[in-house]
Amino acid sequence: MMKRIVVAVGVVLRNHEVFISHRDSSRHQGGKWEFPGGKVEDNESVSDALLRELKEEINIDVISQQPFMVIEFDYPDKHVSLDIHLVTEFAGEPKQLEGQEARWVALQDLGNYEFPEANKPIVEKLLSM
Ligand SMILES: Nc1nc2c([nH]c(=O)n2[C@@H]2O[C@H](COP(=O)(O)OP(=O)(O)OP(=O)(O)O)[C@@H](O)[C@H]2O)c(=O)[nH]1
Ligand SMILES: [Mg+2]
Repeated sequence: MMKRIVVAVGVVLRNHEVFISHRDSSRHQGGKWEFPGGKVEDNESVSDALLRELKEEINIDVISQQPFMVIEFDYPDKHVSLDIHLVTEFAGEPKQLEGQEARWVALQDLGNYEFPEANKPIVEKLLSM
């Protein structure tokens, strides 16, 4: 059976900009840009996973977040369920802690970045805001 994973994803917003990271080419869907986040562990809620992953990956403490959309997507090797949240208030300055390149990007420029295929509807919805 194909692997199925639930992923908590954060769209970190400030002044019409969003914080994105470059995925190492060694990783699944590598070489593309991504929103910070990661797998929801057993016995963990999606919002707990979101808080944990954003602390681990970009060193922020989430203060407020709202559900944005859920995307089910089949990659050839795995099925992902992306549970995406808008992070509109946070403490600390986002900084990539895993050595990847990261940057703030204006929402209207998101179309210039290559994201994993599953992210298409996220980028479209953000561009329409
Ligand atoms: N973080 C993140 N993952 C995404 C995005 N889009 C997308 O398809 N994914 C997929 O979601 C899956 C899980 O994300 P992840 O690799 O960040 O998981 P993780 O932080 O727990 O890391 P790990 O793989 O080292 O355990 C990957 O297969 C990745 O390809 C995105 O925008 N952000
Ligand atoms: Mg991750």
